[in-house]
Amino acid sequence: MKSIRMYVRLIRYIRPRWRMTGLGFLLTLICLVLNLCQPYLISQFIDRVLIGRNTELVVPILGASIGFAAVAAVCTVIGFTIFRFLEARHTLDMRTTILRHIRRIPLPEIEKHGPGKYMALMGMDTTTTARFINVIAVELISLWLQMLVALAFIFTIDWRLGLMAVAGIPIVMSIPRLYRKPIRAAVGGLRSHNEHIGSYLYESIQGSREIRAYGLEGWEEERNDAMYKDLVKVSIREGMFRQLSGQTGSLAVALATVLIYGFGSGQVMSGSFSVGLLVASVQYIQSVLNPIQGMNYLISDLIGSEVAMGRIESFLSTPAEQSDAGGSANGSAPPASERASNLTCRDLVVAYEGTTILRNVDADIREGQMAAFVGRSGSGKSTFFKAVQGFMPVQSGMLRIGGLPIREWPRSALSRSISFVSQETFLFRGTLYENVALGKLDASEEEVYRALREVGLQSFVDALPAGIHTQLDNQGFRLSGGQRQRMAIARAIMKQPDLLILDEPTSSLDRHTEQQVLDTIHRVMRGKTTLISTHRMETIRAADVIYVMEHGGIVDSGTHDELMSRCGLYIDLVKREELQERVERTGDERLEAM
Ligand SMILES: Nc1ncnc2c1ncn2[C@@H]1O[C@H](COP(=O)(O)OP(=O)(O)OP(=O)(O)O)[C@@H](O)[C@H]1O
Repeated sequence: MKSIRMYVRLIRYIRPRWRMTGLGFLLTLICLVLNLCQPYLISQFIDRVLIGRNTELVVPILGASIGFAAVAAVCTVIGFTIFRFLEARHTLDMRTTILRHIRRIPLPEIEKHGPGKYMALMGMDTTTTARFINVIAVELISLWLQMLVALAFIFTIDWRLGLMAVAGIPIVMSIPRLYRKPIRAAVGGLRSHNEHIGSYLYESIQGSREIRAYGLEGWEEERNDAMYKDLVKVSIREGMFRQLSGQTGSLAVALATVLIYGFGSGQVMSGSFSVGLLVASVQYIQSVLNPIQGMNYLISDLIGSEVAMGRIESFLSTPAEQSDAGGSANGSAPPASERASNLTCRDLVVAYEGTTILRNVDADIREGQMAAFVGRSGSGKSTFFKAVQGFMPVQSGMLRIGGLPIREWPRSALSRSISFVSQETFLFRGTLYENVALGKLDASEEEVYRALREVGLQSFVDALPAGIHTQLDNQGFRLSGGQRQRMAIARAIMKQPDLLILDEPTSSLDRHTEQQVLDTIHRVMRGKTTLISTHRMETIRAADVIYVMEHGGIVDSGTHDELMSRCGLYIDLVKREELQERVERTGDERLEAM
């Protein structure tokens, strides 16, 4: 039942191009009928030309045979091209559907699984499913059609032969059932292995620096070997059962052929059957049983497709994130008066999969304020920012942005109003210009250049031969950490957001550049709201309000002076940061003196 539903769901990919699919099938059918006319023409050639000595029939029969073969060949080429095109389109359509869903499910869900699962879904699972629709299913349908048309031919020759063919069908058809279970287990195993291997390979490449720096090449190879050892086992099992299923079917067809020859020879000797009809009958019987036998070989592909379709369906049924799942979500804009420029939390609790991460958070951040969030590592600062962006589900309490509860903000409106710079900068393949313009897709070169100037990247960009049109390879690996962070800040300010969230945005910058960047942020965000998590005391001191976090909650809030007069945890943090800054400064001074 479940797998029937899965097949029915495929219709949504076929429907938009059903005419083309129909044409493909029509051509397949024409080709099939023409090919099945060939044994009949051969039987006529044997009986009427070779035995009956009707030489005037040589040209018409052989001409028809060649003509049918030529038309069938043209139909095959056109049909094949159509199904190839559809296969590519369906793969793309499925990838788009999956990508859209990836953008709707909770962010922690993606972070939990890592890239392997999504690479397997977007890669192998979509290509397998598209191949199923346009190759395997087409093949299965044409095998069935071939079988039915061949049966019709046999019955017109001799009804007893027809009955013999019909009797053979269930025997050959029952063979795949013998192997279905082990093949399904092996195919499922292959898929999950490939998913794990995808994740490991991704890690191996991403972690290249760590692997070399720690001399982990041996460990990496052992890990690799262990992974492939299991893969080899399931791969052998899958191949073995696929062959067993196919070969058992071949044996059954060979047996049926022998029986037909036995029966047919008797008929020929008794004079009720011609030699030509016997030859044609054997070919037609094979045309009935071979397709079923072909299905036995396809069983593994069929099960593989079911596994891939099942994985896609199960992923597409993952619930969407909160802000997209309810309320006025799904693209409609909040009232025009609502801007993401102030923020209120009352008793906010954020939990994910049973773990409470933020507890009873109270905060009031007004328009134009710069609010700093400080606290030890793991105190919940990043999670709070994620909750404000709608990436963490609110379990209880209240989180309002611009007067609207977060869940009533459509994702698109939140994305438009909030800019974000994280500790790890993500740059995309493309030029410097394209990466910064992601903050404002219709930005002019001048606007991008201005943003880069504001974050202090002007001289760097000017020194590049292609300037802002310099291509960034693999996440801009040639840029320093500081340059990457400044790119991210330039991208964030391009958007001119109502709310700017900066999670350790200047951790890779030296003191001078940091000051320059923070001045830019202050200037650009004047009158707008900024949330920042940073260790730099100068920025913290300058904040309008400081929230001190510990164990996922806010223990105190106020200005620097207020907190210095009453909050032990804040005093501790300040002492530590000042000591750290003094050490850095002394180091700098020593370096300068050298
Ligand atoms: N999806 C999640 N599921 C379960 N626990 C989580 C999840 N995300 C974060 N945590 C936990 O919540 C706590 C707060 O993490 P968070 O990243 O918000 O801290 P932080 O204050 O930003 O730390 P840092 O300054 O080191 O970046 C940590 O203990 C972390 O392990």
